[in-house]
Amino acid sequence: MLRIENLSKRFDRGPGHPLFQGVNLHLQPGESVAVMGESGVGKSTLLNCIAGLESVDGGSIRLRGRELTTLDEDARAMLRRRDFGFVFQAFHILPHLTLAQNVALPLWLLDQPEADADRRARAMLERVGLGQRADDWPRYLSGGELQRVAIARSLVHEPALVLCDEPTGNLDPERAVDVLGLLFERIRDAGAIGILVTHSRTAAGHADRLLSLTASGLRESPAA
Ligand SMILES: Nc1ncnc2c1ncn2[C@@H]1O[C@H](COP(=O)(O)OP(=O)(O)OP(=O)(O)O)[C@@H](O)[C@H]1O
Repeated sequence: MLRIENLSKRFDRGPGHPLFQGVNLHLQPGESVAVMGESGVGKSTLLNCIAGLESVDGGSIRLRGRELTTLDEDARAMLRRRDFGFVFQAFHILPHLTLAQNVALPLWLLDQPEADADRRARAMLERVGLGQRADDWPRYLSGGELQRVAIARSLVHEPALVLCDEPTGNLDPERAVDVLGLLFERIRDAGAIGILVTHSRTAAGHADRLLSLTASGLRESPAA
């Protein structure tokens, strides 16, 4: 369970008023939301606050009952490795590692035994339809395939929360639909919580709920 209560964020420069305040969000395992909103309203900043990459100025973020806003830097880094998965617009697949090695990366960082990490990475690649390509190099893959590898990598360590920032921004519309369908299906299967930031109503339509971020909080939006 993720509970965000009355979250606020301000940057030191500028007019001094908060970028956003009064942000509340309650999500259960297996549930996903899309967050839309005007450019510059703070959608990526909100994801960064949840990930502990930005400090917050008020409010609370609790994951499985644990308060995240007061953790020190080491604890936040550990939490990101163990409990978070990330999918970004740029796929961030490492070119000098095979697909299986790319997907195994989060498990290596958690000191999982190599054989176990390899087995789980291959099983995850199977689940995104790339099981036959596990030993290929990324340079032979299309954009849509690379993002499927990134999805496998975001879920391989069974995170509680998957944060996705414009994950299909680099894909053509047809591939985007396939990739989003797969992303949300895998998030639901894994019982993870998914938060998607996007400008695309089509992308947002794949999530269970659609929210709009404003300076005074998150509002429910009608479905796409
Ligand atoms: N580290 C920072 N220091 C100061 N200002 C920042 C910092 N990071 C972001 N901002 C500002 O905060 C505002 C919100 O940025 P953010 O990227 O979160 O918006 P967004 O809603 O994701 O925008 P977009 O939809 O265009 O990607 C912007 O005006 C941005 O310039």
